This record gives sequence, structure tokens and C-alpha cells, in this order.
Amino acid sequence: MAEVRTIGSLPVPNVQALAGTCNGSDEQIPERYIRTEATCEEVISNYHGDMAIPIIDLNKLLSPQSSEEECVKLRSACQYWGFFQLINHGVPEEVIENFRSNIIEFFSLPLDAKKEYSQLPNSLEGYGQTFVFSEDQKLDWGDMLYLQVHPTDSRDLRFWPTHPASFRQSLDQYSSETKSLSLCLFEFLAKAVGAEPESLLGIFEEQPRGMRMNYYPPCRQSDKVIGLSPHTDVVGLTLLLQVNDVQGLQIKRDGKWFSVDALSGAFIVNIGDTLEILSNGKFKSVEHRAMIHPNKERISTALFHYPRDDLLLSPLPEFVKDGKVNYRSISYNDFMMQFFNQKRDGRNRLERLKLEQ
Ligand SMILES: O=C(O)CCC(=O)C(=O)O
Ligand SMILES: [Fe+2]
Repeated sequence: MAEVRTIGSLPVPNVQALAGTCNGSDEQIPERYIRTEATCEEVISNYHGDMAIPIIDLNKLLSPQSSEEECVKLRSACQYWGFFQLINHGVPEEVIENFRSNIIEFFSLPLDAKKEYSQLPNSLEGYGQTFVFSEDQKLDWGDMLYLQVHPTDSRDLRFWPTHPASFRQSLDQYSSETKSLSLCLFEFLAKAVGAEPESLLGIFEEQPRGMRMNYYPPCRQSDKVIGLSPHTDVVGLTLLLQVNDVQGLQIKRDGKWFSVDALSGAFIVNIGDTLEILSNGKFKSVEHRAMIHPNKERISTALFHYPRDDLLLSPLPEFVKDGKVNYRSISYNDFMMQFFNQKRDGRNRLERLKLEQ
């Protein structure tokens, strides 16, 4: 991760403050936030059955009677959707609730108090906005707080809020309670395609994890803005939590956007670019975006799981049983540099590595 931290993002306005001044329907939204594509693409909502994001039950994965059947569902979810909702995940409700209420309280602090934790010019961590590459780039209708949470000695406490007073503790608890869950998921993902569980653990166990807390203010003209631009996650796996039960996540499938109806208490898990390559394309890193509510704020968190940074990113032999390698190799650091030097065109980044079949 060392190189990544040296790359700077261009400064842009705080969106929560901006929303406070131009949220009236007749007020002008600054041009850089107006997204014409938001209205012209088809969005599917209220769908059911095969058209809904699969629900995976961790209890069923763990129980010998049902494990095999649930593994088949897991494999198909990761292959066709790149996303699933995880229930019975075992992370104590109290841990999630404390973390949730602390995040809500943090984002409701006055701007000056939050700015004590502002991103520095050459750092990704802290309170601010998502990465901005150029002066003419369209901007997202959202703010965020990004923190490196693991390993514990990599934490930069300058960016860890001390208000609310229990924030650091609740974040620490959330991070440690989700750690074994994530390892368990990596094991089942390997098993689901007949690979040794250690194949993915060797790459992700004890490796960096980063927590992004996303804050999306309401916007009366919500159909004109986008909370988080379409992207794929560059990492291995992401654990998403809807913090305040306001929906807004959409994922792309067959050229259409599907609204995700997040189950209360479930995690939404998604495959990132790194795992798509490692799995030789057996799992898909799928484009997703966050949309805005006209009169309610929305808060979500994403816990990103990074691989070892000395990794030569290429399909793992155990995932290439038929002998056909689908992606070119690239060092993980080069792959990350591409991510930070180019627009967040995740699918293109992956397409460039695909080998002709
Ligand atoms: O807000 C959401 O639901 C999605 C967040 C997300 O995709 C991300 O932080 O990478
Ligand atoms: Fe994402």
C-alpha cells in the first residue's frame, strides 16, 4: 500500500455543506454534479426470485447437512451476480448497532468538528470525498471517512474520530468481529469451486483492510446526481453494511441497473477485481453505484479486503483446472497504480488484462 498513499486527490467541496445550501428544488445544483447518465439508463426495482440478489446463509454453509447445497448457491451468486446478501453471519447485533449509531453521530457533527479528521493532500485516509483525478471530472454527491483498520499497527489515529467518545472502540470491535467472518468466506469461496481453502487464505489472511464510511446527503433533484459513480472494487472482497436502512445501492447486470433491497441485519458481500483475476473469472467483479434519496440522508460502510502487496496478480492454478488462463499477470502494485491514475473504469481495467480466447 505504500505507493498508494503518496497519490493525491484534487480538493473538492464538502457535499453535506453544499447540500445544505442548494437542496431546494428551485436551487441550482453546480454543473459538476449533474449527471445526465443517471436518468437515461434503465433501472429495475421490485424484482423477485431468480432476478433478486441471492441470499446466502452462513449457518447453512457451516452445517454439514446443508453445506454442499449452499456452496453451489454461493458459487452461482459470485459467478452471475458478483454480489450476495449474507444472513446468520454471526457478528453480534450489539457490535453492529454500536458501530452504526457512532457513524450516524459522527456525520451529524458540525462541519468544523468533522474537518479535524480531514484527508491530507497526499493521503487517502480521513474525512473528505472520493478520489478526484481531474478538474473536469464529474463529482459524486457524497462525503466519506476512510480508515485503514488492519493491521492494527497501520492505523493512523490522527484520522480516527474521538467524538462520539465510543467511536474508536466500536470501529475496533466491528473490525475484529468481522475478521474471522471474512476468512471463513474466503475459505468457502475456494471450496465452492473445488480449490483448497488455503489458496485464498494465503493471499488475504492478516492483510490490510480498509473501512470506507459513505455519507450521501439528500438531494431534492435526486435523479440528477449520483452518490457514488459506477465502479468495481479493486480489492479481493468487500463487506457492505447499510447503516441507516435507506436504500440506494444498484448493481449492473446485462446492461441494466438493479436496485438492491438490502435485508435488515444482513451484510452485502461483493467480489472485487483482484478476486475476479485470482479466480480466473469464475467470480465476477460487478459494476455498482450508489443513488441518492430526495429527502433522506443515506449512510453505508464498505470494508475492503486487500491482498498481500507483493502479490503477482494472476489466476491461481487451482482455479484454472481446465488449463485455460483468462487473464494476463500484473504485479498487484501496478494494478493499484492503474486504479489511482485512471478514471474508475473498473470493467475496462479488467478487460485490458483479459486474454483473447
Ligand atoms: O453505498 C453503497 O451502498 C455502496 C458503497 C460502495 O460501493 C463502496 O464504498 O465501494
Ligand atoms: Fe464499491
